[in-house]
Amino acid sequence: MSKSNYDYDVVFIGAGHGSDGAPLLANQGYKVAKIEAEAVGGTCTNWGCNAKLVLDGPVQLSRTQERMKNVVNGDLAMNWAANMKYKHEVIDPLAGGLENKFIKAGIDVLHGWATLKDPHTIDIDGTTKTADKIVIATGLHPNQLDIPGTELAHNSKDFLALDNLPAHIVIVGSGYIAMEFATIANQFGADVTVMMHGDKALRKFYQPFAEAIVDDLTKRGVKFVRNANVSAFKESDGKLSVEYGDGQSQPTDWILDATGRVPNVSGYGLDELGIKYNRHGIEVNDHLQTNVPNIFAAGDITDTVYPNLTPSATFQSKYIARFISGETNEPIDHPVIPSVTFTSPRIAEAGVPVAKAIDDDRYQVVFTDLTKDWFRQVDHQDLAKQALVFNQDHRLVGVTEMSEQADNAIDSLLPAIALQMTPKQIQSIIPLFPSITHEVWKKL
Ligand SMILES: Cc1cc2nc3c(=O)[nH]c(=O)nc-3n(C[C@H](O)[C@H](O)[C@H](O)COP(=O)(O)OP(=O)(O)OC[C@H]3O[C@@H](n4cnc5c(N)ncnc54)[C@H](O)[C@@H]3O)c2cc1C
Ligand SMILES: NC(=O)c1ccc[n+]([C@@H]2O[C@H](COP(=O)([O-])OP(=O)(O)OC[C@H]3O[C@@H](n4cnc5c(N)ncnc54)[C@H](O)[C@@H]3O)[C@@H](O)[C@H]2O)c1
Repeated sequence: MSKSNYDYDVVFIGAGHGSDGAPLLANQGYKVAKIEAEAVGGTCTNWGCNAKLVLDGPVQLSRTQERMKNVVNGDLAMNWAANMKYKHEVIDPLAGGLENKFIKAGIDVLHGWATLKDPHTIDIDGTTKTADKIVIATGLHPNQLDIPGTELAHNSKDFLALDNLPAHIVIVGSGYIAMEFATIANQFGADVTVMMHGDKALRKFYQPFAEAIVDDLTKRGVKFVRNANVSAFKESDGKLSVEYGDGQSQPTDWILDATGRVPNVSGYGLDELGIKYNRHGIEVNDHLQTNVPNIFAAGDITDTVYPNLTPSATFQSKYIARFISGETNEPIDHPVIPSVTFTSPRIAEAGVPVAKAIDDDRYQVVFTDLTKDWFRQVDHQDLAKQALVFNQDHRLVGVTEMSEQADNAIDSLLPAIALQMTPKQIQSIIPLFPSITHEVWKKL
């Protein structure tokens, strides 16, 4: 039963996390569909977060063994092909599993390329469906450098499907994907060269921590070329090379272009309908409506202050569902959204960044060398630092951590930051002992 005179009350274009609001609407009796051109679950599920973490698992194990090398003896043999096979076993069924879950929840999953025909009509590979409201959740695609030979380079999706690991890999870029994949490829035995655009890696994170990761990877044999000025990719006699700098050339077996991701704004009717977008994505108001009011946008495709991460996409999509159902009329909130780079050690942060707080009288930044903490010494961590950012009432407003448990440490501190807990409230939290939560909360 529909609540409107259209085929659907709400249609989501794209079935990634930007469509996570669909079940909320279906539960309330709205007739809902998701349209997906590739795999249900989108980037994160199929060729992003989840797939990457399966490749990271053995990296964590071998790094732990390396740190305990005098205690746990023997060499660990890393088997890329076996791990990739396992990745397929774990990740490939997810899309079908999600689709079944959505169908059980009463959501129609329509496969094909969606094209907007008018504000209420969508073509799906020749079939027409109408909808009262439409949510565009079409995400991003990998940037391809505009240089000669660009077609010789691969993207993150290709890396996450490599049956065999090439002996030498050049990675262009030094952001999230470059640093995570350099860590994985290096630990599995590839010779890796990272071509940096400028002189900063992981520029969104506190630089002394990011530099410590660069130093550590350098000691492990990764070559970093700063200000590389990559000018061309070449193939000659079946051999690849990357041209860079002042006429230098780096021979290689495989090239990863990790120079960012760009919004999917072409080929589905945005221009024809006059929906406004820019190079960062679709423009939305604080109800996530586009300039065509019954058409919303959620997730990576939006031009907002939210980081292009899975939790942002889910949060935005659920907000749209609540706005459409009338549960809220308020503008979308801006909660604390944490982020982490899955290097080893990881760097994670939430709230006010250290670089912003450090020269600002309104904040106090407390640095700790975590390698002195007995709890971190349990697994022999020798690269672990933390920066807590407090406001003038001594409430925690931000944290950045570099350690093997940084992701869990930051997650555990989120309530203190998000709820602006007072010192008294913090004292009323009793974490179990010993635990990462106990270790990080005792410093507040
Ligand atoms: C390698 C990699 C690792 C990542 N790791 C993390 C991580 O560890 N943590 C994290 O929080 N984030 C991570 N991200 C980011 C995360 O994947 C995205 O933020 C998230 O997927 C955004 O969800 P979305 O629904 O907006 O877009 P997507 O997940 O990209 O979904 C968009 C969907 O729309 C479909 N589509 C596009 N156009 C059409 C059309 N016209 N018709 C029908 N379907 C269409 C696409 O096929 C796609 O499935 C990673 C990204 C990458 C690339
Ligand atoms: N752990 C995570 O949460 C995670 C992991 C992977 C990806 N992601 C998401 O995916 C997005 C894309 O990842 P990414 O690593 O491709 O992007 P990024 O923005 O993190 O890094 C892009 C890199 O490319 C470089 N670059 C930009 N233009 C260039 C040029 N013309 N020549 C050479 N280098 C250039 C930049 O200096 C930067 O180092 C991220 O922004 C993030 O939203 C998140």
